[in-house]
Amino acid sequence: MSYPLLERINAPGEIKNLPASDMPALCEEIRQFLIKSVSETGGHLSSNLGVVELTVALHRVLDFPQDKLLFDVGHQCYTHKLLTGRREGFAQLRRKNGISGFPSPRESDCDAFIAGHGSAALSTAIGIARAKKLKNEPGKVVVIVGDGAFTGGMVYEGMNNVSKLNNLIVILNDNKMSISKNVGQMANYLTKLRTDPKYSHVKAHMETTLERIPVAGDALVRVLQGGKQLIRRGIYKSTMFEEMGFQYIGPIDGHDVGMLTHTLTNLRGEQYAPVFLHVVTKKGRGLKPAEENPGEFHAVSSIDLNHLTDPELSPKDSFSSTFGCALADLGDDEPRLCGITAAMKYGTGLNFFKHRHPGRFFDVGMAEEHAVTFAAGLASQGLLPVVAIYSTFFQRAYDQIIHDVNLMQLDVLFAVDRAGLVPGDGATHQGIYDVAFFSNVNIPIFAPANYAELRYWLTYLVREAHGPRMIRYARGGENPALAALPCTGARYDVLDPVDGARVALVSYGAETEEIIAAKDLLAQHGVQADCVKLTQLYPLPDGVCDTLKHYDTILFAEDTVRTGGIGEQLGFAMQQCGWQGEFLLHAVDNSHLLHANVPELRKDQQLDAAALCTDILNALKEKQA
Ligand SMILES: Cc1ncc(C[n+]2csc(CCOP(=O)(O)OP(=O)(O)O)c2C)c(N)n1
Ligand SMILES: CC(=O)[C@@H](O)[C@H](O)COP(=O)(O)O
Ligand SMILES: [Mg+2]
Repeated sequence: MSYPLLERINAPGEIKNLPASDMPALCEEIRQFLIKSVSETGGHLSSNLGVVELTVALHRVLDFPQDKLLFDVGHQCYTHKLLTGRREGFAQLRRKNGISGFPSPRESDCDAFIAGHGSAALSTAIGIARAKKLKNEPGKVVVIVGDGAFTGGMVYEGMNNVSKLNNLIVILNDNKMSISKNVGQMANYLTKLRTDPKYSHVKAHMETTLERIPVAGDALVRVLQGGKQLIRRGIYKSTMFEEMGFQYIGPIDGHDVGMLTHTLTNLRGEQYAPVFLHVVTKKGRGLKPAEENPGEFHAVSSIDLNHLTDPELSPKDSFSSTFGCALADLGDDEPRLCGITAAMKYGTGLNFFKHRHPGRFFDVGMAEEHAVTFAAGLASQGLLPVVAIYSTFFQRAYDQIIHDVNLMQLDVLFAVDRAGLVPGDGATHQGIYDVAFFSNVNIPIFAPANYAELRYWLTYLVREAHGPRMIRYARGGENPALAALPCTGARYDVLDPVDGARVALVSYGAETEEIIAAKDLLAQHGVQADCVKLTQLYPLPDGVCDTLKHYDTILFAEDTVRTGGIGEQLGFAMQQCGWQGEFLLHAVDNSHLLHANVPELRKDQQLDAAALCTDILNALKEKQA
């Protein structure tokens, strides 16, 4: 496939060398490039297809790096990367030596800030805009925020602080979708703005009328501009954005690249207030199955475009779907059980719970803080809420876990999905901190290593446990070696103990796969080792130190951070019980976390079987020396 126009753009600004008449064709080329490339490498697809014209128009108008362009969440930045000289990098998208799937200042000075977690970009943009003002720097700060991201609380904190920043342009990319259909009162409000004929018709008429008033002379211009705004405000109800000090413009067609360019060219001029541009787009535009089912094409692994399976007919084999189905079963005879998601019902598998218990399912939008405290409210009235959120997004709700759930020891079950190392999304999405922050507030933690253990321990945590408790599991499916392990119901297991073994390899969850492989590698070197798999992580299970005391060398491996991790806690406990052996700890060094597949990330982090084996062999060699 050739992209004659796109191939003429190999550096920031080169898009401006093309005539305006080429822009629709350029957008089509970009769209075809994205469909082909992302279907091969995997990545975010429907969100990127929805912002092609908007991003092209922005690049026609803005001057990088003086002007700043930010993306909320950042998963829709692919066109921006294509137009800033990174087309070649797409062959290695989200891979170790390729480009990130999110904005990355390390890749280009046209990427103003990192992104990954939603609802934060407006705050960043306000900070940058304020800094420009303080430094008397020219240039605009433009931030694209999706309607899904607009369900997150930080956006309102930012709007509350926007004051008179007239160098700021906020672009609401309104496509009615979060990952699945957008939810809540904000979504309803935006629907009204999009569809209220009184508003949009009057607005269009008044804009035309007001623009016709002839103006001349500087002072008169300012008076009339102010007058126009007063008339606008008087004649039709202002939006909440105008009430917060923005000039609201829209809703406008987010796929009309000419009109977008014209509008943005005008907005790039001196403004009397921050601008709020409401753009309406179609998520998945240009790929029919993605237009019809944008949620299914939000984040894709490599896909065969000629044989797209019906998303409804292909429930995924994963920890998430196992969790969702098991919770739905538990909900049949536990009427107190409620399922809560923060805009990720499919990602967490709660769609299965919703299907069975729609009245006890809650999607609160991209609002993890609210999700946790909402759960606390439910629990305070005797219900049993299960909050299912990715590990990385639970970071948002750390205070709510402590302040609103833990202090009152409320009956809340935290289901931490995408726990451990996560492929593809890179540094912003790794599930490596939850063990530290849940254990340091004394919340019990369970880490099933396969589906059978997930079902067993989820049942225990729903039916028998009380107070705050947490269960965590990895992205994707169970590893075959771990699927073969029997579910003993024990809180830790010594797997196939070997008589006389003096080395213990200890781990939990998905990382257990590596210590099992390391045991085989050690046996090839004549070293017998036992594998000890923890299922209850916190508090450490009774008896585990007594069991481990019989070994001379213990290696602990976990795909979470070292400080505050279980390895650190176990090492201290072994010291406390008087054990004199050697304790080796392999954990995540979060100073270098790239976008890569799990095997690569584990290798990078010395968490793969070979690294564990080498560490033991070296330790034994030193002992013998
Ligand atoms: C704090 C946080 N919660 C959840 C997510 C997962 N997530 C990524 S994109 C997305 C939906 C974004 O919707 P929107 O902002 O409307 O962008 P669109 O995909 O529609 O362009 C969600 C929930 C996230 N990145 N950050
Ligand atoms: C951008 C974002 O935060 C989500 O789209 C995330 O990438 C989804 O992750 P999974 O693919 O693991 O559901
Ligand atoms: Mg959206």
